[in-house]
Amino acid sequence: MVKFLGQEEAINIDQELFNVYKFSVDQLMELAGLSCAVSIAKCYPQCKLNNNNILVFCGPGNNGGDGLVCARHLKLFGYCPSIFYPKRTDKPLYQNLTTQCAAMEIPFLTDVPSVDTLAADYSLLIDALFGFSFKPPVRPEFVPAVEAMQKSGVLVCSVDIPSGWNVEEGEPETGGLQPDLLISLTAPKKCAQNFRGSFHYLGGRFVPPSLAQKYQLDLPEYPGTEVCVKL
Ligand SMILES: NC(=O)C1=CN([C@@H]2O[C@H](COP(=O)(O)OP(=O)(O)OC[C@H]3O[C@@H](n4cnc5c(N)ncnc54)[C@H](O)[C@@H]3O)[C@@H](O)[C@H]2O)[C@@H](O)CC1
Ligand SMILES: [K+]
Repeated sequence: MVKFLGQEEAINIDQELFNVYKFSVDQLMELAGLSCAVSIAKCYPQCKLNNNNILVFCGPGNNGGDGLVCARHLKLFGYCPSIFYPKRTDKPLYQNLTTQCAAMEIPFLTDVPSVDTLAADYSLLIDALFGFSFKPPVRPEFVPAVEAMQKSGVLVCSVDIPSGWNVEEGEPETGGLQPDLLISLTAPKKCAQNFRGSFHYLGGRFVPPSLAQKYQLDLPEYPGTEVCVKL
């Protein structure tokens, strides 16, 4: 049985990957974002969607960075992603990811579309707003984005954590996002035990065995050369 991580443990593993194993954020983000795009393509092949349009909601931290990488790979896979990225981080990594997406002719939206527009124009919404560093409640500036995803009725795919959920306890008492697909990265977080959607995937196939052993992650075996595995 795979281990479900608490918030502090997830942060410690993250820090150890960077500080002890000397990975760069770019490296892990590329693999994380790729595993998200592959999981999405496995769950929602283009032939099964009404249209190819996907809106990727990107937050200010690394979860948002995963979203930018994911959008780029979705485009390469033949989908038509657009990106809503309201609070941009002024660091070269994020600037580069943004430039790459723009150069791939992925549109950046300046406003959250209305619930009706989302429902009419998009087949999937990718929730890359907040990951394991999120502290509830959602700050007011992001409430419209979370509510739009929630109220549109469009299928939502959450990257690592359903945004707005407490990393350990799960959805807020007042109700939260109910993604259809959850892609846990590195290892699932405790809140994933409350996930009730259709598909739960694990991605981020970059954990060195010695680190997995130290934290007793009990990760499932990834089949062959796959970058993600269904839980
Ligand atoms: N080692 C790992 O496990 C890896 C993690 N990655 C990703 O990195 C994520 C963690 O990234 P970060 O630590 O940068 O943090 P997050 O992306 O989880 O969120 C931090 C950002 O959200 C903001 N925020 C926090 N609480 C908020 C609230 N209540 N309302 C509005 N904004 C809020 C913070 O100000 C900060 O800008 C993971 O969930 C995963 O998606 C991957 O990129 C690569 C590898
Ligand atoms: K998320």
